Amino acid sequence: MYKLLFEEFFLQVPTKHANASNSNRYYSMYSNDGELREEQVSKGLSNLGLSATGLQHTYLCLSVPGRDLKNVSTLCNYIHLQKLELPCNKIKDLSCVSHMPHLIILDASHNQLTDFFGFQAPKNLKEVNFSHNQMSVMKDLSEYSSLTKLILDHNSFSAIRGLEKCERLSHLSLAHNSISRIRGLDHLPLRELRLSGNAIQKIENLQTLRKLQVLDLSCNRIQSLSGLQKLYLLGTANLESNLISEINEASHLHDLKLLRDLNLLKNPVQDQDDYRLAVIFLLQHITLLDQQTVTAEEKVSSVNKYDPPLEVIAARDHMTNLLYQLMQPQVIFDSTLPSMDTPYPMLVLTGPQACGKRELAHKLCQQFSEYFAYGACHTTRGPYYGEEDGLDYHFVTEDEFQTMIQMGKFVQTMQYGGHWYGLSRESIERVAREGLACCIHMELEGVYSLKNSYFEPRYVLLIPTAVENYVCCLKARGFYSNAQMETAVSRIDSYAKINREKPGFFDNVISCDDRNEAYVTLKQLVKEYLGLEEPGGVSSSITPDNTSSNSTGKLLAANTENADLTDSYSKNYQNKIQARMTPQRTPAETTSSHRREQLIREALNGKSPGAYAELFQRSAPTAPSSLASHSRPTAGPSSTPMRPVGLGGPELDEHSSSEESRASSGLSMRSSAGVHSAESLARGSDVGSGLNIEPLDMSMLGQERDSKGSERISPTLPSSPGRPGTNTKPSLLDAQTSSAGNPDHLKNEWLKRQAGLGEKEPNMNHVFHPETKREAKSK
Ligand SMILES: Nc1ncnc2c1ncn2[C@@H]1O[C@H](COP(=O)(O)OP(=O)(O)OP(=O)(O)O)[C@@H](O)[C@H]1O
Repeated sequence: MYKLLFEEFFLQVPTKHANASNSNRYYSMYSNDGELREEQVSKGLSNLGLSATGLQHTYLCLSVPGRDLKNVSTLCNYIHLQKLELPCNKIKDLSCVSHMPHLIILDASHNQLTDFFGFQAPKNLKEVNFSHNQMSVMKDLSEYSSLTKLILDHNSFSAIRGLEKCERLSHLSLAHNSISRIRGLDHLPLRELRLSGNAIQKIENLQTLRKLQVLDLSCNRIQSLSGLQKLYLLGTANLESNLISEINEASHLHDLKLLRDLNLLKNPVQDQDDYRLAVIFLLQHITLLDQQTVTAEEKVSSVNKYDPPLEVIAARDHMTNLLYQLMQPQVIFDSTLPSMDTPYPMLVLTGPQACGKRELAHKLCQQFSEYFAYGACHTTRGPYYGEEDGLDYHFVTEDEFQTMIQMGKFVQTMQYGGHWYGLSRESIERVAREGLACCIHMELEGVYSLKNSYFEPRYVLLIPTAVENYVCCLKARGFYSNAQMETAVSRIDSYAKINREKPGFFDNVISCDDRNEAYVTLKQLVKEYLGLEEPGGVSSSITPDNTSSNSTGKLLAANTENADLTDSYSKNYQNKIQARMTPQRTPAETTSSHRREQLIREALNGKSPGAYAELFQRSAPTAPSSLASHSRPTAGPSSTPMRPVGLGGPELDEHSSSEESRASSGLSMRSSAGVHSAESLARGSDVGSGLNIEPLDMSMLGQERDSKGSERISPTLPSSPGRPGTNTKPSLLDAQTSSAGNPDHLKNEWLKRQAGLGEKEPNMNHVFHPETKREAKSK
């Protein structure tokens, strides 16, 4: 209806450009002197039905746009007017409005008014548009308490004033004036404020505008976004064409959770590298940046770039170290290579900084020096008082550390507190060569990274449960800054969260509130690992969620019940348990498994293993170690020694298999173990050729998640004679030379040894068993 009436009105009041016949027809209504005549008014009047705020209003309206009117004093007689539209005329005096006590809406834009509200206030005046006039001074509008919308663009105002009592003003536009400071707006209920095209240098005095939703400050001289922090309802901020040069300025908007649309176009900050990703990272909730939709990909990229999840950090770290390792001529670290039956035994103490893990690691290595030795990491931080080079850490310079990275020396690295830390392969190997298990400590990122490698350590989490105690410990050390302490405290939650959300991620959790108690618990745990004590004694350790037993000892005991322990050669033990515990295989899993079996059979039959050459020479899991047991091939073929590469025969289905392997590893890389194998082959190395082909597929990953708990139940296999941590390098050779293709031989061999130790049954805890070591040494 409004539209119809409006159109009807405009038909009656032709514009300057209307055709001649129309002009002639209506010309008599307008005077040459710009005076509005009675008959014109009566023609221009209308009743407009407007739907405002859901209610039906009927305004008595007069609209006379673009008529070059100068004198509108006739309107003094129209006291009932509610809406008056006189845009695009030449009006200088609007005093007639004083006679319109019912006026609600006034549009006098594009005129020649100099006097700001030069009339007596209509009591209910709500909306006023004085844009494009010649006003320069705002005056007190106390009497206009009903005003909700005021548009004063394109005038010559240099200061905002007189609005204090406009308690209902929700829209204010003062664009393109000469305003240099934002003030006079305190506590106004503004929802929309437009101040573009002024001379504003600083965002100030806006903090009380708690209802502000739209802010336009474009085309000013603003250098900082400070001042917007508390506008919690802000949804749109236009700061185009200003002088903002720092990306960090966006952090002032960080708490504005409703901000969706930010425009920083034509600011110097746009020239900064990665400007867009950085801003998107800082303001994860925005959906429109610089008038372009923020995509989900951009959001993910920004997080991966600026605050990558631990998995991403670890994957990158692993890839880096692996890549550099691949690029270097390799040394064969034969003592720590994954053996046929068990991985090299390692114990990792993890937990937030200064939770006591280093101290406990040292203590443990001292007390159990027959079994463990401390694996010193490298670091670029300087030694604290009392620390010894080579004992606590290998202290190196930044350059040396970087060189080591590039030499492919590290299994994993991480940056913590501005320093680099790294576990070198040589550190582990040094311990392994002694026939000892390696005990190390590291932060969470290190654990993630290590899980990507072929090492399969035991992870014991030491976690502070009484934060105050922990803070006291940090303070007592006396070498941490407040920021460092805050970081350390904040990381407790990360550990706790992972323990909660990823059952089995840590093998054990021990409260470290009391160091002595923690050590007693740890000691107990280790004794159980070593088989020196009956399992079940560890009562004070916090059992990781979702494990039904309350100590690793129990877990291990549980394993032995199910194991077919006479089969010493059987690294398939885990698979068997796994098979029993896994409800049903998906078709994809079955196909994948068949394919792997087929590959192995083909290789056994003398067909060329092609791209899998290295893998066939030595086990090479390409996925996080926690997945390993799932992905081990099934019993028969996998445990049979393979023929070396290059025996001829038909090619394998490399394509499908390598695709599968890549997809499943998620890293598109081979394990470093493969490198050793290739190298050893090239040199005609006599190192054993244990089989452990472990391509994975995605379905396996899914299964891993589902059955993690059960998988962790049997993390340790009976120790093979070839396990390096028990000085078994010679045995590894035995395995290849004397017992290749003869599993029974190995089985018997192993049983003999077990019997020699006085054990009726093979001990699952054999990984750290003293007798194995002694026996191995005596060999
Ligand atoms: N290679 C590594 N990878 C990951 N984290 C590591 C590594 N080496 C050391 N860390 C960890 O880095 C953190 C800082 O080590 P640093 O030795 O400077 O701290 P600290 O105050 O002595 O802590 P703590 O007493 O827990 O060892 C520690 O939590 C430590 O365990």
